[in-house]
Amino acid sequence: MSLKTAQEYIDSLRTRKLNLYMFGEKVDNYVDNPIIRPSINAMAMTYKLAEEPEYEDLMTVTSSLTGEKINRFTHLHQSTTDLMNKVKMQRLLGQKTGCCFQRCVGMDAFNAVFSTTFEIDAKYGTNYHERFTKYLIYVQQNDLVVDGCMTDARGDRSKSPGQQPDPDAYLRVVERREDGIVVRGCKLHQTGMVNSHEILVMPNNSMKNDEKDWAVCFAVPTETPGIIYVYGRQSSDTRKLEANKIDTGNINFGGQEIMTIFDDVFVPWERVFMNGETDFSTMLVERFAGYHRQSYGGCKVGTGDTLIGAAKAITDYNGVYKASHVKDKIVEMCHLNETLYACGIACSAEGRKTQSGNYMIDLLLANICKQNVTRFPYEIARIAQDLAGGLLVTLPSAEDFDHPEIGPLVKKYTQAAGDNTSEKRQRLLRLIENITMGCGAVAYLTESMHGAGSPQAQRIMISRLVDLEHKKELAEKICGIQENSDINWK
Ligand SMILES: Cc1cc2nc3c(=O)[nH]c(=O)nc-3n(C[C@H](O)[C@H](O)[C@H](O)COP(=O)(O)OP(=O)(O)OC[C@H]3O[C@@H](n4cnc5c(N)ncnc54)[C@H](O)[C@@H]3O)c2cc1C
Repeated sequence: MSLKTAQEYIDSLRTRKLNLYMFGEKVDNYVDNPIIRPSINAMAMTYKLAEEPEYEDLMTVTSSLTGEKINRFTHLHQSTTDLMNKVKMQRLLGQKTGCCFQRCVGMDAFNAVFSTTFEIDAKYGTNYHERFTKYLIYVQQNDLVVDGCMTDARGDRSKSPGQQPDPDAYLRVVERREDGIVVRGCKLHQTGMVNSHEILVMPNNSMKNDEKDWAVCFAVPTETPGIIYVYGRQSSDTRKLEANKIDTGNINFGGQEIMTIFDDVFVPWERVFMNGETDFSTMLVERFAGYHRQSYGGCKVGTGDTLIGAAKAITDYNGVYKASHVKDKIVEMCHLNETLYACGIACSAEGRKTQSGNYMIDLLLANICKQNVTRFPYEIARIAQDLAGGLLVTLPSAEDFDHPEIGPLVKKYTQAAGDNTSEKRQRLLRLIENITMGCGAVAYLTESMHGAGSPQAQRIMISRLVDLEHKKELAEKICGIQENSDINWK
């Protein structure tokens, strides 16, 4: 068994029988569906780049479990260099696709589940870690995509899982059998779910002692009976159905989020990695969220690179790039984007070994990274819209550009600086539209806000992790409230 090619990955999806719905209808051949295909193309890029010698060091790595060459997306990070390479890989993929390429959640879940199961076993004498390690070897050897599945429906946010009027608001165990468990619930917003071979489910919250049924972690193939997938709509998604693809902005690539309903799904014991250990659900959630908050310092930066490039290009075609305020705005976009990257690299460089042996990012810095991600892409998008001009939202359709009678006139009046700028402007404006308010904005903006936890979730972590008493002591020593024992000279 070896690394899959991009073609082998796409072919591996064709044989899968999924209970998938979109626009109120069952979808059978989802691989060739024009709404879905761009998201499969984006995922395929994680395989394609691993085939290329130029990116071998970034995209592939030696497995710590088998010694074989594997895709980095299935890797357990073995050093701070691995953590930094993860961020660099994500930036590269954001640059190549201009959208969410969907494979990060699984990678972040592997690393969180690996270290958490080790610590559960150390406390309770369970064998979750061995089960999970076997599972991960299977994933690595078959170069699979695994959906990292955390966010529950959650009903009333002010109530914990056990207090919800509908106990299924959080996914839970409804039956424990000799051969396994049966689970029920719904995981919302699942990125790349139907492009995945497997699902790795984790609890969404801290759990109280009596909430054992909700403290569950397991893996199942996406084809497992009882799972229903409902495709999430994205803004302007039906443009993908049009013959002329220019109005999609991102011609080949896109993201995907799926409502995933577990309607009494059986999970065999060898695929169960947590079963009622409520005191470890916080650890698992925080570790997964920490890795995922690091991820955004890579993937969003890569998409940011494409948006900055589009902004630069449109100012060239509009003939305004030489204006000092235009250059300065592009510098500001770069400053914000590189700050996010710096945060992603910093939380990686400050990473530490876990008890299980894999490496964990610095949690405080990862939360700072994600907190900035909830803001800076919005500012970068605002500047891109400033520089693009009003045609961004008033441009006629691609069909009007192609029309035998009005087409030449539409082209004449959308020329800017120099000849042949009409179609270039059309394409760039559509790309900026895609990333700042169309399909791409789902990942570049709203996912930057809520993915891996809404802004307040990071602020709670920051307040927990920052040592304010230490900072107070520093100040009190400097101004003489406390004796400064550092000074031992006369
Ligand atoms: C594009 C996208 C992709 C995603 N991909 C995945 C994925 O692949 N896997 C996955 O598991 N999840 C995924 N998510 C889910 C993401 O982690 C959640 O959206 C996030 O955790 C926020 O949860 P929520 O959407 O339920 O918002 P809410 O929790 O409802 O938050 C909305 C607002 O309410 C506030 N709030 C929430 N609870 C409380 C409370 N108790 N008291 C006071 N205020 C509160 C929040 O601070 C926020 O301001 C994705 C989300 C998006 C948008």
